[in-house]
Amino acid sequence: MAYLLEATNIFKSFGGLEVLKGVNLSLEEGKIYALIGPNGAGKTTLLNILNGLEKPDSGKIFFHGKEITSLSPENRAKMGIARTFQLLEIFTELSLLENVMVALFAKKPWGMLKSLFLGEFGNPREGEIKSQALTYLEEVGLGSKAKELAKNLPAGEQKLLEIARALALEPRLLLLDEPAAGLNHRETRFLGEVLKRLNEKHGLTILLIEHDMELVMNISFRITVLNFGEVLAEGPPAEIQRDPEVIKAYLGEEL
Ligand SMILES: Nc1ncnc2c1ncn2[C@@H]1O[C@H](COP(=O)(O)OP(=O)(O)OP(=O)(O)O)[C@@H](O)[C@H]1O
Repeated sequence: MAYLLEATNIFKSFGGLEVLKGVNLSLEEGKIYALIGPNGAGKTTLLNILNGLEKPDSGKIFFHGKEITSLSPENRAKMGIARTFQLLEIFTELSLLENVMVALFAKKPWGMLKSLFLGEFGNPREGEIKSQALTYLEEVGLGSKAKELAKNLPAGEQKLLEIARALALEPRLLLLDEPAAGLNHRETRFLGEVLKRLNEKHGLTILLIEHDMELVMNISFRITVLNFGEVLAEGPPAEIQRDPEVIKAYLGEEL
């Protein structure tokens, strides 16, 4: 089986603390995966290692069969690995459209700074960028709010805006760190629908860290459970939900 992403035998320590102890992860293209586990299990560290923000002490990462272990986050982004963070990374004083346009300018050869210095009419492709940005907003259900300021959006829609900005990179793999944190039930359901649609319509591969079990169980193809830096279990939602080890370590008695 050729995987879109493969991480093999990943080890990582901070000081004397072993945070990842030989983790393996394989993602097929076009599927949604979840990474779950108790606080401090190493989930964010693993995501950081996959997108290049952290380097593993040992172990290798392959994207499309090519080793990317020593590539920078920028080079991984160019190859198609996009990432959102636990804390929002949006420009609150800009409109939704401008937020996505900045992401689009940033990846174009002329660069964002040049565009800003040249002003609104300095870039011959301004109109094209605008309409592309609008398409990404529509993909996450925010097309009708393009002109609003990001700071005026409710939490759920700010999360969706962050995803629209990540889509501007035209990723093949989208890494999401707790996208449902701070969202209410209705917002979380909508987020799930958006992620499913992106996956089904564009074949986008998604790996999300998430504590909201309803979302995880509803949208995931397979789930990896991390516990104390090791993979405790890996499998489809129905299997994970009834795994006695997982229930003991993480899910508790309610499932
Ligand atoms: N840069 C760092 N320096 C030192 N320790 C770190 C660093 N990053 C993470 N850690 C430690 O590594 C452990 C794992 O953290 P990590 O954020 O990966 O866990 P997590 O599973 O994502 O937790 P949560 O669900 O709370 O976000 C924690 O004990 C954390 O304090």
